[in-house]
Amino acid sequence: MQVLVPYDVQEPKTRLSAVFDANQRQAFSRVMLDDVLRSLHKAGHDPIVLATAAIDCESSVIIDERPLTVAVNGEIDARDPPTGVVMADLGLVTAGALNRLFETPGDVVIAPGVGGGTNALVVRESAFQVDYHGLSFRDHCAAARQKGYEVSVVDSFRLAMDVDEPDNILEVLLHGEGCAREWLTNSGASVDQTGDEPTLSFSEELE
Ligand SMILES: Nc1nc2c(ncn2[C@@H]2O[C@H](COP(=O)(O)OP(=O)(O)OP(=O)(O)O)[C@@H](O)[C@H]2O)c(=O)[nH]1
Ligand SMILES: C[C@H](OP(=O)(O)O)C(=O)O
Repeated sequence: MQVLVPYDVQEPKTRLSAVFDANQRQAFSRVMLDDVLRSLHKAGHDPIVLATAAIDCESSVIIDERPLTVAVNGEIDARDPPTGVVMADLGLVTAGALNRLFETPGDVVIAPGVGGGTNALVVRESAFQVDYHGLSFRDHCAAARQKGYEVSVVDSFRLAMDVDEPDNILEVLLHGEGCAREWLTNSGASVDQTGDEPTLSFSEELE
């Protein structure tokens, strides 16, 4: 299956501005992309990065400066189904979780994200169009059903966690298995266990 990985090169992860500066957000975003690509390779796929600008990468890269939804729909239209779309910010992703997604039957298979987004998709009917942002999970289910397509939802903790907000970083520190976790640790992030609940903490010397 051809799998696309959308990737914003220039100004990624703006919702992490409270904890990381622009250079750190670019670096963190890149290390998460590399984790996703590594997991896709391990799952037996040869992904294409759908990037907003050129990047140095061992995987194939298509550059499309258009907004996310337009760029992804352009690629779904341009190729024979099935097409997979896996976001680059899945900090807990594993090959096993991706295999479960790809092996799930259905015209449109969706792995929802916490907060209501769509973290990964398999489109087996090329007339299906994505519409990202907002509550895209609900929107994608409704749009697919309206066309009479069979929708499958993949219930996966590892695919549901996209790293958008600082709180999500805690989950990568707790459960991550890739280089993103190591990058966070090297950047001074850690789990503070002194209170009733674990919280995210940053060591100032390392920042
Ligand atoms: N090709 C492409 N990918 C995008 C674009 N915007 C976001 N992405 C990617 O789509 C996925 C989901 O992105 P979001 O979480 O919505 O946005 P983000 O830029 O990562 O983070 P925020 O700035 O905090 O919204 C990530 O893999 C992004 O790298 C875009 O305009 N074009
Ligand atoms: C792209 C968008 O991502 P989020 O804003 O939920 O991270 C979505 O999944 O619709």
